[in-house]
Amino acid sequence: MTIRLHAKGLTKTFTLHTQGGIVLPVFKDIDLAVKARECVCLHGPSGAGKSTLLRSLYANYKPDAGQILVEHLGETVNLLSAEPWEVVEIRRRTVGYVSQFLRVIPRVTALNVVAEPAIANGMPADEAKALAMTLLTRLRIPERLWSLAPATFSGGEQQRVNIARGFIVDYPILLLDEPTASLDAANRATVVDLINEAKARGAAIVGIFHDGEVRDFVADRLFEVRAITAARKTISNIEGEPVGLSMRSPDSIPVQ
Ligand SMILES: Nc1ncnc2c1ncn2[C@@H]1O[C@H](COP(=O)(O)OP(=O)(O)OP(=O)(O)O)[C@@H](O)[C@H]1O
Repeated sequence: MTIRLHAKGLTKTFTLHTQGGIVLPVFKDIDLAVKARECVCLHGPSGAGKSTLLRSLYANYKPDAGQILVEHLGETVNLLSAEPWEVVEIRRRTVGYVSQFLRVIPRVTALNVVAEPAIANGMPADEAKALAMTLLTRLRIPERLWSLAPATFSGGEQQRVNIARGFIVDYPILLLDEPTASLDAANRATVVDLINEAKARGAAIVGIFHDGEVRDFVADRLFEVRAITAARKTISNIEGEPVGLSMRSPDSIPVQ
């Protein structure tokens, strides 16, 4: 199966310039390959670096070393050495990211917030809006809210608008940061369906899912992100088969 996303030798350190230049190593030499139709769940204790890794995979954070190879329009591109315009293109067409919180844009209606990535990706506006309506309906956003800006929406409503926005484009690679954190059971089930539909169409997915039930429904394997002392660690995947994790040289990662 095609590898769509391959992070190689990723190392990330934060330097706290406003706090005496303290250097905070987060992860070192991470190797993670994700195939089409696969959902990998980043796993590990709070503070281990899951969000930092996910943000790095979207080029929101710049790792100190390594490569993030993505299959973009039939070519392999290293996101870390890509020009800024190329990163914008890769985000527009290839890598989608659903954060926990919606970045609210004043005066833009929920319908347009959702339709915008599809329009930017070349879909005619009418078609994009029809698809946005379908997603908003599936995610139980009442129709009376569609023409309002989401600034006043509840946390869960904002999260669902964000999910609709993240799933409106058939991105080959999807990064999901706790997409069900503020949702009720019915909407969690819808998000599980959306993730499994994305896998079925061939998406490679990396996600953080704190909800164990959601994780069991969507994740094909876990990728452990944590301070470990063994040179190489093996954990079980959801089906119970051993999965070799290739998070190498973890010795210098401090226990947090
Ligand atoms: N922008 C930042 N600047 C400095 N340090 C940061 C920054 N973001 C994260 N960190 C630090 O990096 C470490 C990893 O944080 P991260 O949010 O990635 O962990 P996490 O595994 O996602 O945790 P949680 O499960 O609690 O969300 C933490 O020690 C955190 O303090």
